[in-house]
Amino acid sequence: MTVSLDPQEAAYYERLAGLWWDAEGPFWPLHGLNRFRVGYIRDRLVEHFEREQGERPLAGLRAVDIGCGGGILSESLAALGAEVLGIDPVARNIAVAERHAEGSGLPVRYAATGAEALAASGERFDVVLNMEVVEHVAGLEGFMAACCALVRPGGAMFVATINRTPLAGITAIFGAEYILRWLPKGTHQYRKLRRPAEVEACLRDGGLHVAHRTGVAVSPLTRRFRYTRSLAVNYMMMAVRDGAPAGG
Ligand SMILES: C[S@@+](CC[C@H](N)C(=O)[O-])C[C@H]1O[C@@H](n2cnc3c(N)ncnc32)[C@H](O)[C@@H]1O
Repeated sequence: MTVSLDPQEAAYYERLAGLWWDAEGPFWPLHGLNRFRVGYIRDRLVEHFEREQGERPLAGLRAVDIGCGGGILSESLAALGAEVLGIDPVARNIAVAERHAEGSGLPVRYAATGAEALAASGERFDVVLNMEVVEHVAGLEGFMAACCALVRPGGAMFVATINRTPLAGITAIFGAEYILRWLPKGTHQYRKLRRPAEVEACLRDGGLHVAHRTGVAVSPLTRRFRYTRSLAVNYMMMAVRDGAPAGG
């Protein structure tokens, strides 16, 4: 059992799991965001591990995608050469992800488990992806401690989420769920949104330091994503654990 799995969230993802790969369905924002965030992750990793840009710049890096859902991000990182393990405590997500990877022929491994159990097993990774998950977990500190433990010395974690500000409440919840209807009502709860300082405190407690952070904005007209200096709504960060980057 994954202690940080909120039963309400589990029910939500069990219900919608069949729609992960419908690029026009309830997960379209993740599909829309994907190319953009993959560029961010690739560029930071190329710099950190001193790789050449190219078709498979992440070749050989061991990555775990925590809360991988249907595998949208896992597959993209595998296509760049990373050895990806996607994990999610919602079993239906993993069934969908496995089926999709068979069709796309990408060598992603999946497991229906949480960060806590994986960290306890002693596995460590060059790259930990923690994207759009922290706003769904029960107990941020325990979840983040497990995610941090999964980062090997010299490795990196990426976190992406929504800030807890009035502006985020108005745009990312009220606007996206009730006005634009981009997401099903109830996808996000204001009290579970996470401020950057809260995430960063967990990263520090876990022995990581933030190396890069950026805001992310989406146009309601074109649905295009772009970087912004403001972290007031959506934001992403990269944190690293000191040590020799063994995957480099
Ligand atoms: C918004 S989706 C993000 C999916 C994927 N990370 C992405 O960005 O494309 C949130 C995911 O977090 C998973 N999740 C919820 N609680 C979790 C927990 N405690 N530990 C790990 N994953 C969790 C859900 O099952 C769901 O797949």
